[in-house]
Amino acid sequence: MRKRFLDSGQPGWQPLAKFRVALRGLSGAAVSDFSVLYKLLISLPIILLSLVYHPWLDSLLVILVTVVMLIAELLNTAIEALCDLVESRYDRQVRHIKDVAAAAAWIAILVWVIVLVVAGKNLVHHFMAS
Ligand SMILES: Nc1ncnc2c1ncn2[C@@H]1O[C@H](COP(=O)(O)OP(=O)(O)OP(=O)(O)O)[C@@H](O)[C@H]1O
Repeated sequence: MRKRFLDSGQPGWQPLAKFRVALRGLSGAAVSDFSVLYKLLISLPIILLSLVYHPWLDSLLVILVTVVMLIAELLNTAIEALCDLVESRYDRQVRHIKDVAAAAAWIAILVWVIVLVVAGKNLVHHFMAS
């Protein structure tokens, strides 16, 4: 989209182009960053089983924490890459920036783990009872 004040970008609204860019970012991060891929692979079966066997609100919670974890991981990866691009040598400020981004990602991961463990436990109870 054209940025009027910066006098840059392309004119017009191109939602398809935006979607392609986002998909490229997502697939790039998922393929190159194994820590993102394996978390998605763990989430997927639990989301599907929750949708079938749990009330929809419980399933929605599992989806929500997975999405929050994914967003935090992607932003952390982007910030790390930007830092490395600007300064590849040791730098105290880069260290602080990366640590803050990593902390945000770890908070999201911690909540994701807690919710997935509870959802997984509920599924095991459900199958044992039936
Ligand atoms: N250029 C740098 N200057 C100072 N400290 C750095 C620098 N690069 C990395 N660090 C320190 O190392 C930590 C890990 O950074 P790194 O970029 O290696 O992330 P990573 O281990 O690849 O993380 P992830 O597994 O999330 O991708 C940072 O949180 C920071 O404390």
